[in-house]
Amino acid sequence: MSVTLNDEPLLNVSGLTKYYGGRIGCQDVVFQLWPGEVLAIVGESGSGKTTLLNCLSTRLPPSTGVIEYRMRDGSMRNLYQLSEAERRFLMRTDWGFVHQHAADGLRMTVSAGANVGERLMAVGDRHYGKIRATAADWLGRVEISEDRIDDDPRSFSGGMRQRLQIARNLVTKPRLVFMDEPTGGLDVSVQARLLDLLRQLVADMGLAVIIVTHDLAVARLLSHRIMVMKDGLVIESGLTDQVLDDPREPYTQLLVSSILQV
Ligand SMILES: Nc1ncnc2c1ncn2[C@@H]1O[C@H](COP(=O)(O)OP(=O)(O)OP(=O)(O)O)[C@@H](O)[C@H]1O
Repeated sequence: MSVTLNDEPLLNVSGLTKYYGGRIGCQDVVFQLWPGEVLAIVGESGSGKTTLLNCLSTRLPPSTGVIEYRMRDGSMRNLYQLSEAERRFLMRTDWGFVHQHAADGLRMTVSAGANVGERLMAVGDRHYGKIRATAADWLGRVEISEDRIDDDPRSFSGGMRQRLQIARNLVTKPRLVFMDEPTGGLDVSVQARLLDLLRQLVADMGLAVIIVTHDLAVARLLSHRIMVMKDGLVIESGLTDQVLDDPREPYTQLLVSSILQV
């Protein structure tokens, strides 16, 4: 997989640490993310993946450390020094967050079209006809038949709900999308189709993505770079193919050999 690197990072993370009381969530995480780059965070349950993702996406304030983000105007801003209005604006426009459980990222009692259209209204679109047409177009892009536009997601299958959540997140053309086990809990055949779709959309739109997964096959398919976590620490990182084909750390070797027969 190739990635076009701009010469400025999108995200600059240094010394990121989160404690829960005396327990370590994640510790001293350092990395940069470039525009259009897909980074997978992998590791066993309890290794700190979700903690890190939540800190990065401003859902969970870190104990120490700095996360800087390159805003659309080019300025580099410390995420935890943004005003609440700035942070919300970022989350509604420039960022997406795809939850493992679609119900956490969708409004289950409003129509599929409204789920997508709502994000457009949040960025200032007011023209009903245009919003509906864009929503219909996005339903098509995530392979949901247009005649389901007025149905609410409660009547959708798990895979359809997840695709709708993706449409809702991508309709505003974000620059950075966080994903938390986006294919978790789905049937294997549904997972494969969803992964394929995600890979295409991410490449077409040139999205930067930070994806948490315990599934190395997902990381292999989607990501350019990978960070392996254990007990809250990043113990190995590098290009995905390099790390998975030739893991340096015994722990990564074990993960590769036990979780995924590559
Ligand atoms: N709200 C919390 N309060 C206290 N400890 C927590 C809390 N959330 C996570 N932890 C602890 O922080 C560590 C990292 O947990 P985290 O959920 O980030 O791991 P994970 O890799 O995402 O696991 P999983 O794949 O099971 O979601 C674990 O030791 C966990 O018990």
